[in-house]
Amino acid sequence: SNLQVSINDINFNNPVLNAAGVRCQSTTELDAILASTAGGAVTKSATLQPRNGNETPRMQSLPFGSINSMGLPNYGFDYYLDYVINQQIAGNQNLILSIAGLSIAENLTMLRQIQASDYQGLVELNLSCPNVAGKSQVGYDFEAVADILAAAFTFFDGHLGLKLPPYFDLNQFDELSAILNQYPLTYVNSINSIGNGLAVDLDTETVVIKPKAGFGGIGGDYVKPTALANIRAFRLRLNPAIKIIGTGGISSGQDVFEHILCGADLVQIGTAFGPEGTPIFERVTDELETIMVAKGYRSLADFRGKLKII
Ligand SMILES: O=C(O)c1[nH]c(=O)[nH]c(=O)c1I
Repeated sequence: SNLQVSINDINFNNPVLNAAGVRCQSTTELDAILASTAGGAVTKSATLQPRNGNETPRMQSLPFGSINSMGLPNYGFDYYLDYVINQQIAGNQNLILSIAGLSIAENLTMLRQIQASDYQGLVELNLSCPNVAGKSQVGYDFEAVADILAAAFTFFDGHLGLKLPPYFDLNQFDELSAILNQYPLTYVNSINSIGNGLAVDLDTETVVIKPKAGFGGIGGDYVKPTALANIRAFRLRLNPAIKIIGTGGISSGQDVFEHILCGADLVQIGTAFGPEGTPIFERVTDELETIMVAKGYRSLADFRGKLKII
């Protein structure tokens, strides 16, 4: 079967990438993703300056997923811009440069530097980091989202995607989609972790991560129903020109199939990529192909967005 996808003339051999944040902070980790079956690689969300991030323990695996409050540890914007440009020079177009400035001004500064560079690939503006103490997620402030997009598109003409937090109210999908449809966005990526969850250790009767008194973003199996709902809701509301990347709760070919059935063009794996490593990409794409063959689908377009109601 044909697993190929094109996003604005950028061709992917298969739709399965890593999600920003997991095993993608160093060039070594990013090289390993590109050397694997993954359809492409996403960089750890960058801030203008390097950051150490929050105190440890800041990520724990849970029975059905993960909880994290990493606090945006990264080697700084220049490190990642250099990497994606070097990959572009080497002929690789399947990179996504993720940025997560701590202010609208910092995001615009990074976008201006990208605009001034030779980078032609996808850019993911992360508006949904839940783990910087004192900072609420821009994605939950619709006026701030509108402000940043209005400012960005006065100068930025690259391929801009937005990484959004999960929404849980249908009126939010209506209101935010009306804003997003006003801009030439390349894609929306739903979802980021479900912010400020809590996990408890029965033996010690403590929380399991140190930052923010134990509150952190939830990922993995726990979040798939929310991810599928967000992908479906945005697909039904956004201009077809705005593609969708599905993230959240993927650890099998079936999960990928479900994300694409709900409308995803690409998908990203975060939590499950952590313990399994790069072999997950071959396993999941093989499982997807098996499902497609069993159902008689020859390409992703045969079933993308074709979820039926009953
Ligand atoms: O704590 C983090 O670094 C982090 N953790 C997440 O779960 N999502 C994010 O977007 C980020 I930037």
